[in-house]
Amino acid sequence: MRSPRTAVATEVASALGQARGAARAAAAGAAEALADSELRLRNTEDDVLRLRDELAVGLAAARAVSTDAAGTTLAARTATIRALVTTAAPGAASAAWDGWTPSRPERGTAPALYRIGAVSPDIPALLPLLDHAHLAIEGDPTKAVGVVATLLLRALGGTAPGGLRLSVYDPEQLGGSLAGFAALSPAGLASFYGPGALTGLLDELVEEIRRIHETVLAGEYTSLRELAATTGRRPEPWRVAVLLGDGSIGDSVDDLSDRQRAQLDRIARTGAACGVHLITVGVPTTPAETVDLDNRTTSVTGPMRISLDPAPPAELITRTCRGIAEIVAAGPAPGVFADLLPEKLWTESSAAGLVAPIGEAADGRLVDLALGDAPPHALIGGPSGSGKTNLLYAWLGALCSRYSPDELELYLLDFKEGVSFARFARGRRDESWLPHVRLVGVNVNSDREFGLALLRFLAGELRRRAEAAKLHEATKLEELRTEDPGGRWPRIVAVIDEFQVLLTTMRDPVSAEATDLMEDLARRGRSQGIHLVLASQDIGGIEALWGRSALVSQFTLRIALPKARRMMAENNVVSDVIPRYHAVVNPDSGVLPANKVVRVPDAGSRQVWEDLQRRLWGMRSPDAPEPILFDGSHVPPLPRHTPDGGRDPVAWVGQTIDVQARPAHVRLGRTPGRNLAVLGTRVGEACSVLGAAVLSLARQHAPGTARFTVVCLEPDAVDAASTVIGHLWSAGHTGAALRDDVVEVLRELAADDSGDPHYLIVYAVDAAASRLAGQGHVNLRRVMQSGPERRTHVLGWWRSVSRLKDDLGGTAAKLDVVGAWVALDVHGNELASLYPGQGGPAWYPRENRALFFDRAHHRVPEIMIPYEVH
Ligand SMILES: Nc1ncnc2c1ncn2[C@@H]1O[C@H](COP(=O)(O)OP(=O)(O)OP(=O)(O)O)[C@@H](O)[C@H]1O
Repeated sequence: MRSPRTAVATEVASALGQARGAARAAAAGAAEALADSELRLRNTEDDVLRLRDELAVGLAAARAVSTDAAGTTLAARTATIRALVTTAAPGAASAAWDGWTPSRPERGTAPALYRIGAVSPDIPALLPLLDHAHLAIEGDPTKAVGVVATLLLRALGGTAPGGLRLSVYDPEQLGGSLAGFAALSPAGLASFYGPGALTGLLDELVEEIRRIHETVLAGEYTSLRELAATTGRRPEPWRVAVLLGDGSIGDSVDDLSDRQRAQLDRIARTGAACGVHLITVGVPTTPAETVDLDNRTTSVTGPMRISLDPAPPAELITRTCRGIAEIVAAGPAPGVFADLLPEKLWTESSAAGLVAPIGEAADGRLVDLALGDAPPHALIGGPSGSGKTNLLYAWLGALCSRYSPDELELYLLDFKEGVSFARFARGRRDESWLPHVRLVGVNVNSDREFGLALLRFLAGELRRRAEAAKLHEATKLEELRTEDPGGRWPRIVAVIDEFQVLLTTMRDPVSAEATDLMEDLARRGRSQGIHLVLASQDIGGIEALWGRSALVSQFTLRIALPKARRMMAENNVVSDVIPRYHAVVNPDSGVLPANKVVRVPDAGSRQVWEDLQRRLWGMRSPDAPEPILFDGSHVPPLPRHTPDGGRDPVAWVGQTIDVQARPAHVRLGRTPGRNLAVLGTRVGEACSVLGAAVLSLARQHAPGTARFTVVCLEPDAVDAASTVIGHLWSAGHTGAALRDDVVEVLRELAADDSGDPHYLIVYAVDAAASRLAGQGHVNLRRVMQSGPERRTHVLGWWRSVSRLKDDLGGTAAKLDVVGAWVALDVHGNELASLYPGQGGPAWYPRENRALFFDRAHHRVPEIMIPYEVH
C-alpha cells in the first residue's frame, strides 16, 4: 500500500512530467508553426519564464492550425504543482530563507519533498528525500555543498527535534558551510567523519539498517514509513549520511574499495525503507535521485533547467541546530497515550489472559504487560509522585480499549486520600463512566472494612467460579469458557492502591481476615481469572508483604517506578537509575535478566482520558450496570425505595460498608428482644439512625395501619424529631404524634394489648431517668420485654451504655430486650455487656461511622455509615 506521502511525491513527479509532456505535445501538435520556436526554446532553456513565453507564442501560432488544449493543461498543471507544494513540501521544506523557521510537523511525519530551487517562478524544483530517496549530486563541489546545506536544513526544520540524525563524511574538508550543523553534535544528533572513517561509517549504517529490519520492522512492516502510517508512531529517527567526495572519494572514485562499494550499494538499495538516506556528492550512487549541477537538471525535473536557491545563511544553520540540540538535551518528550490504544476497540478475547501495552521500550516497540496463568498478579511500587497512578491509568486505558466489559471487569480501590479512581465513575461534571468498572472505592483510607468487603466479595466470586469449573470439569478459566460458551466469565482485575493499609502489622480482625483472603485469592485466583494488582508508595508496605512469602510469591509481575525499593531481586537495582516517567517491568519476580525499561506516556490528563472513556461509554450495552462508587468522605442519603423485609417490617439504620452498599437493617418481627438501642452522645448521628429507621418502617405500612409515637427529650434533637413527624404525615401516617409526656406514653403502651403495629421512638431516653424512676422504668422494661410479641417496638437513643443499663434495671438489668444496637462514640470495651464475645468488640469510634449489631443476625458487629436524612 502506498503512503499518502509517496503518492504525493509520485504525483508531483508525474505532474512535472506531464507538464513537460504537455509542452512537448504542444510543440509536436503544431510542428511547423513551432519550428522556429523550438529552435529558440533550446537556446533559452535556462530561462523558464522565457520558455513559457515561447510556448505561448508557439501556442498562439498553433491555435491558428488547430485548437489545442496543451496551454490550458500546462496552466492547470502549474496550479496543481503549486497546490501540491503546500502539502508535500510545507513550511520549512520550501519556505524562502528570509524569515525561515522550523515547522512543527505532525508526530512521526516528515515532508515528502524539499525545495532546492525553481524551474520557473511558479514551479519550484523539489526533490524527495526522507522515506523516499537517496540523492546523488554531481558537478561543482561548492554549489553541491550549498545544495546539501539547503536539503539538510529543510529536512531538520521539517522533522521533530531529535527525529533526524546526520553523519557527514568530509575527508577533504570541503563542507565548510556545513560547519553550522556541528551545533547538533552535543545532543548526539550529528557526527563528522574525517579521512579513513568511511568504512566505519558505511558499516555503521549497514548495521543500523539490519537492526531496524530485524527488530523494528520484524517482518511485520516493509518500511518505517508503513509502520508509522499503520501505528501512528515513528520509533526510529531518520538518518542522513552525507558523503562529500569532490567528484571523487579520496583521490578518485576508484579509491572506493570493493567492500566499501558493496556497503554503499547495500545502503542505497535497502536504506530508504529504514529511514537511512544518503546524500552523495561526486560519488555515483544507485538507486538515487540525481542532481546535475553542470546542466542544472535533476532526475525529477527532467530537462527543465533549474535556478538554485541560495545556500542557507550560516547563522541560520547554527541557530536552528543549536535550538534543536537544546530541545533534545532537555529530555525526551513524554510518550503519547494514544499509542497504547488499539486500532479497533474491544476486539480481544481474554480467555487466555489479558495483554496490553503500558509504554515504549528504548527501541520504540511497545512493551506489553500480561496477566493470566503466568504471571497472575502484579505488584507496583514507587515513592510518592513517581507515577504509579499515571501508570495505572495507562494500563487500564490500554486494557479497557482492547477488552469489552464481557471480557474484563474492574474493581478499583484507593486507600490514599484523594480521588484518583473517581474519574471512572459517573461524576457531577461528566456523566460517563468506564463500563468495565463494577466498583470504585475512593477516600477509603480509614475504612479498611471496605477493602475487606471487596476481598470477601472476590472470594465469593472465586468460589462461584471454582464450582462452575468443577461442574464443567475445567481446571482453569480458559477451559471453563470453552466448556461453557454461553456463560459470562470475564477476567476480573482488582486494583488496590496503598494496599498495605489493609495489612497493618497490628493483627486485628480486619487485617487478619484480609491477609487470609488475599492469600487465598492470590493462590487460587490465577486459574479462575481473578487477578490482583497491588500498588504501594510505602516501603513498609512492600516489606509487610515480604513477611508473607506465600502471598508475595504469587506476585510475579513486578513494576517498579523510579526509586522504588525492594520491588525486585536483591541485585536488581535498575529502578534507581531509570529517568522519570519510566518504569521497570519484570514478569519474573524481579530477576535481573527479565527487566524491561519502559517509557510510560502521560495518561493522567483529564481531557485525554475523558475522550477515551466517552467512546467506551458510548459502546456499552444499554443494560450495563453503572459502577458502584464508594466514597468514604460521602454521607449516603437514605435510599428512596421501600425495604422488602418479607413477612416482618424492616428498619434501615445505615449503609453497610460492603460492595453492594446494602442498607444495614433490623428485622422487627414478633419475637422477644426486637427493639433497637442507639448508643452514644453524637446528636446528629443518633437522629440520622432513628430517622432512617422510622421512615423506612413507615414505607412498609399503609397509612393508618401502624402507629408512630415520637418522644423527644433532648432539645438539640427536636428539629430532627419534628422533621420525622412531618415526613410521616406527608406519607399519610397522620396519627403520628410528637409527645413529651414520656411517663404517660409508657403507661399507655404497657397497657396496650391491641396487637396493632406500634413504634415508640424516643430521643435521649436517659434524659427522663428521674421522671421515669419507679413505675416509669417498670413500664419501659415491660414494653421492651413483651411489646415485640404484640408488635410494639421501642427504637430508643441512650447517651451511654451505663444509662441504658440504669434504665433497664442497673446491675440486674436484662439486656436481652435490646436485640439490636447501633454504637456511635462508644468504645468497644463499654459494649461488652451487649456483646456475646469476650471483652467487647474491637471498635474505636470515628466520625460518621457506627458499629451495628443484631444478635439475631450477626456473629460479630459490622461497621455502617448513618444515612443522611433530611
Ligand atoms: N509518564 C508520565 N508522563 C507525564 N507526566 C507524568 C507521567 N507519570 C506521572 N506524571 C505526572 O507526575 C505527577 C505524579 O504522578 P502520579 O500521581 O501518577 O504519581 P503517584 O506515584 O501516583 O503519586 P502518589 O503516590 O503520591 O499519588 C502527576 O502530575 C502526573 O501527571
